[in-house]
Amino acid sequence: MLEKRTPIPVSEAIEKCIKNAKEKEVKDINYLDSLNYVLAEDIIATYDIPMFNKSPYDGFAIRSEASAGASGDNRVAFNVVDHIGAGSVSEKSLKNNEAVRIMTGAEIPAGADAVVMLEQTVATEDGFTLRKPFTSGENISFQGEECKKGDTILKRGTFINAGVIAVLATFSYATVKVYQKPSVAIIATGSELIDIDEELLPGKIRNSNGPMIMGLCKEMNIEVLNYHVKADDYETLFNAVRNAYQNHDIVITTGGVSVGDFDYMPQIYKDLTTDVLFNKIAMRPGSVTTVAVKENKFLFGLSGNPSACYTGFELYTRPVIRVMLGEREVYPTFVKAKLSEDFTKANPFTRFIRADLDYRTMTVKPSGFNKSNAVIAIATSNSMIILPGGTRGFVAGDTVDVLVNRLSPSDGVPW
Ligand SMILES: Nc1nc2c(c(=O)[nH]1)N[C@H]1C(S)=C(S)[C@@H](COP(=O)(O)OP(=O)(O)OC[C@H]3O[C@@H](n4cnc5c(N)ncnc54)[C@H](O)[C@@H]3O)O[C@H]1N2
Ligand code: MOO
Ligand SMILES: [Mg+2]
Repeated sequence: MLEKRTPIPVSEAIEKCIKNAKEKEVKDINYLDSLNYVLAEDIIATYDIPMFNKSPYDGFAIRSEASAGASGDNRVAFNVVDHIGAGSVSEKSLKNNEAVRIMTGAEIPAGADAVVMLEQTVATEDGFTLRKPFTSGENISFQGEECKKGDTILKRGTFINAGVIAVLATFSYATVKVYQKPSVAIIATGSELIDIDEELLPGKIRNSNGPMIMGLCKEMNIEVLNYHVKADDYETLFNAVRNAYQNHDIVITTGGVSVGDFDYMPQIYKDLTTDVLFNKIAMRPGSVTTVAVKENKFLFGLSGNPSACYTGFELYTRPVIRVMLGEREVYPTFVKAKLSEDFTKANPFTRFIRADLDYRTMTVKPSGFNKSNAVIAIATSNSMIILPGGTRGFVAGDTVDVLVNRLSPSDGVPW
């Protein structure tokens, strides 16, 4: 008997996925290898930054009171009593009109409370003269002005970018705690599928979903084990999915999730897990996307149609991977943009359209032929237009929500 599937809203399906996912275990990692992981500990300042009062310029450290009354007609002279570069510390303690020649980054000597830039001075035999008074603290980078020892600098859950690596280096976190990455398996199902190097016989098509999913995971720096293509046969598929599910945190299958006679995935998911979160979503494409979970191990039954497969990954798989990676913010990036073309089809379900977002003008249009079985428009897209269910066509100039995948580089400098 044909089981009736009840569609749930996209937002509810995303929430169900996120709610059922947990971050992976914590491990220690060398800070240089931690890029693209997520911090599993707060990073605490181990000292003040700057660590000492320092000069932000190449010039002279002076006592500001000695510069009082200086002007163009009344240049005040200073004697240079020491000369230090960054990394050296002066032993001198300044008195009256004494100055220390100092370089950017060097510690302010005792007695000094201002720095004169080299360009503001005129050299003399013993030192220099200047033509303006300085205030106490002028041109000094103060100890602790960026942060104080004990401050929480970065919170657990922060994605590790190159700036985070710089912070880890600054505070000598040679090893750092991160969340382990989930391991992912991909199985492309379908008796019609052949791999890239096999002969294209009548009725057969190339497996493009498997390599696409591998690419999407690699973009996230996630390793994927490729189980290649599997024919539509219950035993073959059940064994392949069970085997992958035993060995991976996430198993992604593509195809075989609809109501065809050879669509075995819904049954296999039921047989393998305790909780099928949903098997029908009020969206196009990808309405038959099926997700099941058991103890933080996920099965993503993505649709066989390439555009549906892609959309399912972006909406459901990517956020779950982000939760497992330990990220705090896991939802896709949404922006508003104006349609630059009409889109006249009605939208009984929420519609996702592979799209080209021009972020300079915040206008957006479909990135090509956009049916569920389209593959090229994925390649030419950087975003997806979202048209809410229950709406009729949209016209150029209408404001729409857009899910941003990747912004392209620009063709110039804007200033
Ligand atoms: N009676 C109904 N038929 C269909 C419905 C429905 O609601 N009632 N939904 C349609 C929709 S919408 C979609 S989407 C598809 C979903 O089908 P499956 O997820 O079961 O996928 P398959 O049947 O295996 O394949 C669909 C399509 O995609 C091609 N395909 C499959 N795998 C790959 C791959 N790895 N690389 C490239 N292309 C692939 C496959 O050859 C088919 O053409 O069901 C509709 N039918
Ligand atoms: O799942 Mo289908 O792609 O909704 O058109
Ligand atoms: Mg099918």
